[in-house]
Amino acid sequence: MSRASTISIQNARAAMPVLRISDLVVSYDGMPVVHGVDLDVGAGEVVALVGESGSGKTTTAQSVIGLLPGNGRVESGRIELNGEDVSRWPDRRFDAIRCSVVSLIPQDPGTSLNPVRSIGSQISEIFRLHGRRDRKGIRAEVIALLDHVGLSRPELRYRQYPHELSGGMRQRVLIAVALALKPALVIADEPTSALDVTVQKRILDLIDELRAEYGTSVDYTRQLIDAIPGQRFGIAPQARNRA
Ligand SMILES: Nc1ncnc2c1ncn2[C@@H]1O[C@H](COP(=O)(O)OP(=O)(O)OP(=O)(O)O)[C@@H](O)[C@H]1O
Repeated sequence: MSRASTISIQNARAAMPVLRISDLVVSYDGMPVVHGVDLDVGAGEVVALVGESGSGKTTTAQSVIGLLPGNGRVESGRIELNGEDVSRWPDRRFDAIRCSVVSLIPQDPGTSLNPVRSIGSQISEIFRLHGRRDRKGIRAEVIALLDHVGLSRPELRYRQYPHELSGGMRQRVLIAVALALKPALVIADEPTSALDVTVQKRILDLIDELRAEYGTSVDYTRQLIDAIPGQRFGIAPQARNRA
């Protein structure tokens, strides 16, 4: 593992990984904050990235999906998605693979949706950005997707705006966004930390059910403290010991 980072990785090297990170160093304004991370995620596998606050979990995730802030830079190492090294790709090049190969379920459903666009139009756009043109077909698929992530009355949800949904419902919408194009890898960046505890388990169960159904790999990031009771994340033994 890394020299200074406190991120913990649970898994062994996979034979045919969907994601392979090797000796990754990422900096902000020239200051390294991720120090040599190695990580594999195999097809259909769930991997937890565990570490203290500020240890670089989100930065690692952002590097994989090409969403590092402007002052962030991959200094060295490799990030291979389905065998292709994307670590030096400019952000624009990621547009072709975001959602279709790798997608992100963000931390805060409150700020991750556009408040002035309906739920239906936000999800439909993903299909359009990836070349689909049949409006009716897209609409039907989006409604089926909303139903699939457990939202009641999906036709109504299609027309509604984010402020008309609860936090848990908005997170289900973001899961629908992340899974719309059946990507090989979904990165879930503390996907339940902004939700109240009664909703958290239902959302985690939903992600796991959909992972099993779609055969998608999931890479969770999780704060060490949150992960203590979280055997379901497959916490690395050393992380449990430290906890
Ligand atoms: N845009 C930025 N500019 C400068 N430094 C940043 C920026 N974003 C993050 N950092 C710094 O990079 C380090 C890693 O942050 P990161 O958000 O990746 O950690 P994390 O492990 O995801 O933390 P948390 O669990 O609290 O979300 C921290 O020291 C943070 O202050």
